[in-house]
Amino acid sequence: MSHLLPVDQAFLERARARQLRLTKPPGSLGRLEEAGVRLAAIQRSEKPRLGPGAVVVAAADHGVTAEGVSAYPAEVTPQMVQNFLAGGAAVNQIARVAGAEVYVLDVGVRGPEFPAHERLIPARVRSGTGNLVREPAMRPAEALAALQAGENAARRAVSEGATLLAAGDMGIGNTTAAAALTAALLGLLAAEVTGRGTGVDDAAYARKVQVVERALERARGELGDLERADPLEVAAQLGGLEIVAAAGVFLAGAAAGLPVVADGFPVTAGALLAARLEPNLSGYLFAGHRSLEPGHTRQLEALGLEPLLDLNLRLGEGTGAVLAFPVLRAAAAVLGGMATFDEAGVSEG
Ligand SMILES: Cc1cc2ncn([C@H]3O[C@H](COP(=O)(O)O)[C@@H](O)[C@H]3O)c2cc1C
Ligand SMILES: O=C(O)c1cccnc1
Repeated sequence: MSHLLPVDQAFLERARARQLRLTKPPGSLGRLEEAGVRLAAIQRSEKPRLGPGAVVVAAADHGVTAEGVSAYPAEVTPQMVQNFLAGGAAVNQIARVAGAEVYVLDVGVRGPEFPAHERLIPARVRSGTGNLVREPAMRPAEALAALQAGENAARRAVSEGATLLAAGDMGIGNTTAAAALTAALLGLLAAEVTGRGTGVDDAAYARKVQVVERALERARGELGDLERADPLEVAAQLGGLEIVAAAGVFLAGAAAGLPVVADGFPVTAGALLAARLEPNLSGYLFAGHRSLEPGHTRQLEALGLEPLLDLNLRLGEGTGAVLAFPVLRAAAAVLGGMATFDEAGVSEG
């Protein structure tokens, strides 16, 4: 883990001053303006520019699926990995129109290894997590390895030309792990952060809340106060591998000086973990969208982020993050490319 420098405060202020001189009423471009200012601070330039993007879709399986907490069977995880590689998933189509490369990081899918593929990054730490109700999801050393797998994937995306970076997730059962980790890191109750994920019915939802409660109780037995415990140890207790890998994507992307974009509930659990490990991440991190998962709003509040989009998505894969790439490019283009009142000879109010 590298130490992350804070974004440049002086550029933040210079960019704010420039926003005020551009040919528009001050504030009239709303959150695009603040996004542009933050991009300026990240890039240390009053005229930020964004080119190609990338999303690292981290995939892994979850032992907790044995508790009946998802509306879909666990075999969907490897099937969707194949679908990502074949270009048939939602994130592939959205990434294509949003100017983003899709990398698939296998950090812990169960089953046979996937055949080699240009965009597949094979880095299995273990074959799915343990069932978090009964046992730790993984060992702390495995959590560290998952974090490093995410960091390495981000470095590859940057070396291949990414100028902004998102993380995505694929892992049946991962909204249960995300709920447990979010409740643990933020000191919230299971019922406050547990949603319906892929669309579980009332009986499965009730079971899911109980599973999260029991997992939190078990983890507390191991680590004591979960809000104060080592965040990576909390993540090892509650998982999942792809959530921890997403944290690594954010940390390495920010360390490389890129804006990094969070997606929905599982990926933003990774962002929370990353921000706990490295508080300076906050300057580099954007929220692509607001997911319908109720716990996502709690995560965004804790991170102090307003989402760029709010489209009633509840899919994951990085879809909501990648959708926000054009918005961020527009924010950069406005600040970098608009004329000032002086330059354009437009009268000020
Ligand atoms: C076909 C399909 C494609 C998906 N793409 C993302 N997810 C999303 O749903 C899963 C989490 O929900 P739960 O906790 O309820 O299992 C994750 O794999 C997540 O990425 C999908 C789910 C399905 C079924
Ligand atoms: O918020 C998300 O990204 C999400 C919601 C449901 C299932 N998977 C992901």
